[in-house]
Amino acid sequence: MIIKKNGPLKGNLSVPGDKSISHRAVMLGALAKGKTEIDNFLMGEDCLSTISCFRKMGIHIEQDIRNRKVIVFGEGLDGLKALTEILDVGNSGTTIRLLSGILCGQNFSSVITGDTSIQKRPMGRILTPLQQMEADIESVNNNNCAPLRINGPKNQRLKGIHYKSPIASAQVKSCVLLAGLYADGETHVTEPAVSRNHTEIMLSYFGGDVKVTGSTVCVKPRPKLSGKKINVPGDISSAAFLMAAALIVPNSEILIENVGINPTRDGILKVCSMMGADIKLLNIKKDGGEPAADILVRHSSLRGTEIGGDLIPTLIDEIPIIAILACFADGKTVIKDAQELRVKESDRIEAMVKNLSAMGADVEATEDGMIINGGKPLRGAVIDPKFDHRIAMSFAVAGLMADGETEILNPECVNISFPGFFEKVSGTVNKM
Ligand SMILES: O=C(O)C1=C[C@@H](OP(=O)(O)O)[C@@H](O)[C@H](O)C1
Ligand SMILES: C=C(OP(=O)(O)O)C(=O)O
Repeated sequence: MIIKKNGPLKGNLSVPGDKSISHRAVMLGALAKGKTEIDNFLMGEDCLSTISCFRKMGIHIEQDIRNRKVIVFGEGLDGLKALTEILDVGNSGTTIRLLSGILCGQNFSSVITGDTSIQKRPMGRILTPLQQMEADIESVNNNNCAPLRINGPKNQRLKGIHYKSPIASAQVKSCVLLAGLYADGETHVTEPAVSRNHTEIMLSYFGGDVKVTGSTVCVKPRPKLSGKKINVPGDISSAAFLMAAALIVPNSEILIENVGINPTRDGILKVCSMMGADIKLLNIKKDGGEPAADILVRHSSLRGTEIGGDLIPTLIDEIPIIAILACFADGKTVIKDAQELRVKESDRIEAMVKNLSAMGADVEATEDGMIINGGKPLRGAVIDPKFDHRIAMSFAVAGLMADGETEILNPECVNISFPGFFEKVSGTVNKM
């Protein structure tokens, strides 16, 4: 994919449904009794992997790709059918970690794995709490990575525990909470900082008993979940790329409609405001416990900032695009406490620093982040996103303001979370 200097971005647009919420709607829809109708479902490859895994466990799921609608015919907590094949999550960390929690409570055995990136990502972080719950789960190659082999619980029920997670990870938290549905008593998870809370919100909405106190979540086992209607808001993590494009390309003004602004996900809005961005939230509403708004973004002169601490989990997937913003800001931007980036679909610190350096940016990697001195003009380069959707989209945005041509290798990886990304950008750029 070749990107040329272009712009401004103009007009009203929407982005695909939230990936985290789409995954959870299928999972909880399957464990609930009755029909769950999901509107604005993200038809990205990761969420399609979740659908395919549940179909393999006998759940009937109807999909209307054109209208972004999914209907899950839930069979209740004990309604999943024994598997005859291996579960393949593709590239999706959320699918493997959350589904493993569910599988540990089933009375059948399973093997779950994914693509080469998934087989390198750390699974020890879920094996530890699940084994404390007396789940029978192991890494097949004994390397704390997928494939994972799971048998039914060693005793009839899993053991409810209080897990103090060493990392703020919604995937770890959600994995333990979902296993907790099959436990013999309450399950508590405490995290060092609050990570995205979509599982807690949706589980309550389906009829689960969930209590949140500070950074601790408690679930009661064996809830009676019933099918619901879910309207998935636009994904703020996808909107972030268009927001950034509008902020850096002169004379841009766009309105991104119906984007999720859950406070555990809105760190990108805070950072944009710290950088001096002209962004307004309009038409704020709430549906199924999840807040959403239209986001009005105008081109702005940006200044560098410092990002770390409890803010990081609220913008973890937006750090690659924040690094691009930092290149167009005056002064220094420091990103720290983001060592989690090293174990995503790619090592995102390395991928950003390597490719930004190729474009002529002043950027330096640190163990847990990066330091960027903004204001140096970027030039086009060949970008290897390492099959990582967020890296590919970040550099497509940078390419709109770089001199010469920017070539993105393996651009199809954007289909993981944002099918139609390139068409959306070129449609918005050409609405001048
Ligand atoms: O729970 C989720 O839906 C997600 C949690 C985050 O991962 P971690 O839990 O590993 O931080 C995030 O990076 C991922 O894109 C989606
Ligand atoms: C890290 C991501 O997803 P996952 O962990 O589900 O693969 C992401 O979408 O940026």
